[in-house]
Amino acid sequence: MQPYLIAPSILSADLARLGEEVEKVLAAGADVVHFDVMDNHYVPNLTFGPMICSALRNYGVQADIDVHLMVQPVDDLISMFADAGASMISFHPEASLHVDRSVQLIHQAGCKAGLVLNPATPLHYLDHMMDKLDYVLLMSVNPGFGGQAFIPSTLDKLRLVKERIKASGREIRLEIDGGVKVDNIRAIAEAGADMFVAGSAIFNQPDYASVIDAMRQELAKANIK
Ligand SMILES: O=C(CO)[C@@H](O)[C@H](O)COP(=O)(O)O
Repeated sequence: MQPYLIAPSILSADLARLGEEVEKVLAAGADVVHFDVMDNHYVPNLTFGPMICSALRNYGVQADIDVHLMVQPVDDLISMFADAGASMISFHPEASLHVDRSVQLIHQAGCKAGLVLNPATPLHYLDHMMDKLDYVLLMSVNPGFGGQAFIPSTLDKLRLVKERIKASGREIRLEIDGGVKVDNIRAIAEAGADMFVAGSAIFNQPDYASVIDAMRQELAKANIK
């Protein structure tokens, strides 16, 4: 498993030039494309559907596309995003009536499956699921918008989830999303995260490569136990 993955959130990209933006951020050293799906129901905002995902594939994007479903209900969109080229699909367990079934649907569609926990969502949603998940995504802001500040208590939550991952004996990625910047990414990695979603920190700067390089330099200094 590659030690650290950087996943720019296209929510903060120039959406009038989405294909070029994704191409540019991948050329700048990003590993994965983070694709935020908002339905104006589960979260108070509205973003991209499967057609945009397949448009990126048709444009030539070959990197993994990490689809974060902020939607309710969940299941109908799983096969649509898998068909559109998603590589990873995550959802919020409290938004699904049958969490295990939703995870099964993601796997049957050939994608990696993740559960997403909001800042106040308890960890018990991971009970009985650690043997099935490919990743856990912790939100370090309340979902719905880019550009919010990292909620510091997420660091403790990361440590607790990392313990659960170690106890599972499986390779499960621990992804973090919200307010990730050059100046906090090292502490976030030291708390246990190994996949970092960053929207405004990357797309609000003119030189994406210099931000991603600076993040990697910080990650190289992380003291991991
Ligand atoms: O899912 C979300 C917000 O709901 C995130 O992916 C944001 O897009 C991250 O943006 P920044 O906090 O990095 O600007």
